[in-house]
Amino acid sequence: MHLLIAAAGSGRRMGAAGNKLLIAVAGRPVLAWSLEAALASRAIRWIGIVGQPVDELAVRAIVAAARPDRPVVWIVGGETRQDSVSRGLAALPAEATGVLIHDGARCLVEPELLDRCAAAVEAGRAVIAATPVTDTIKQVDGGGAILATPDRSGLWAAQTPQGFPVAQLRQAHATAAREGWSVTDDAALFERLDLPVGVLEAPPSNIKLTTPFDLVVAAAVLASRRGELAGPER
Ligand SMILES: Nc1ccn([C@@H]2O[C@H](COP(=O)(O)OP(=O)(O)OP(=O)(O)O)[C@@H](O)[C@H]2O)c(=O)n1
Ligand SMILES: C[C@](O)(CO)[C@H](O)COP(=O)(O)O
Repeated sequence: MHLLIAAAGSGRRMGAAGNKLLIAVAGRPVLAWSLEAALASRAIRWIGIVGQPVDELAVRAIVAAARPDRPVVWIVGGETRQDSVSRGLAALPAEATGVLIHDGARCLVEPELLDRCAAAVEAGRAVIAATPVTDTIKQVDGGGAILATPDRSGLWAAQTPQGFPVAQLRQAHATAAREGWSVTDDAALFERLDLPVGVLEAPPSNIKLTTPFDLVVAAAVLASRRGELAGPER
């Protein structure tokens, strides 16, 4: 299975001076944790990291420190996540038939989740990691007034990895570019084209590091995985 790590963002909501994936959490850059998980996945045999030119040296240093035992390729990203994925798809080797797209910002991803998504794609499916919503969700207008409370039982929060047959995802991106569609994840392109996409239940720990609070959560999760944090008191 081929994996594209989307790492070309700017981290505006993080409020950092540069790319949030280069911020250290539990002693290592966010991207290093994502790459470590990818390299621990048995199913992944080729990795493309899509980044901005300004970050190339830093990303290459992270890759070198990970001492990868399979190809890890640098790809220049675009203005939006959608553009970056599109460029990543164009850079896949000719033999790639299935691809997982993963946000570098989801650095708590577990290798088992990558393996599970890869197995689904190898079986011919398009799937995304997702987790059932646990809050009551409100639809609110521009003035802050509540319009509706959608039935929570059918709501899932989309995550990555998201996995697809390469040819179909390339076609979906080409259609999006032609039609001017703008989406925040790849599954949304399949949805617009009426192509089936399924969810694979993922642990809620698979968060996207978006705001400074998420750095605190990630540090705690990584510390707990290393046995450095006591569990909840009973
Ligand atoms: N032009 C872009 C924008 C985003 N991403 C990647 O897509 C993932 C999810 O995006 P997001 O959390 O929105 O990252 P940023 O764009 O960095 O954050 P913000 O929207 O707050 O600026 C991240 O791993 C990010 O690096 C990307 O590859 N190319
Ligand atoms: C793909 C994604 O991670 C699914 O939750 C998300 O849509 C991408 O992040 P963004 O911040 O919405 O661009």
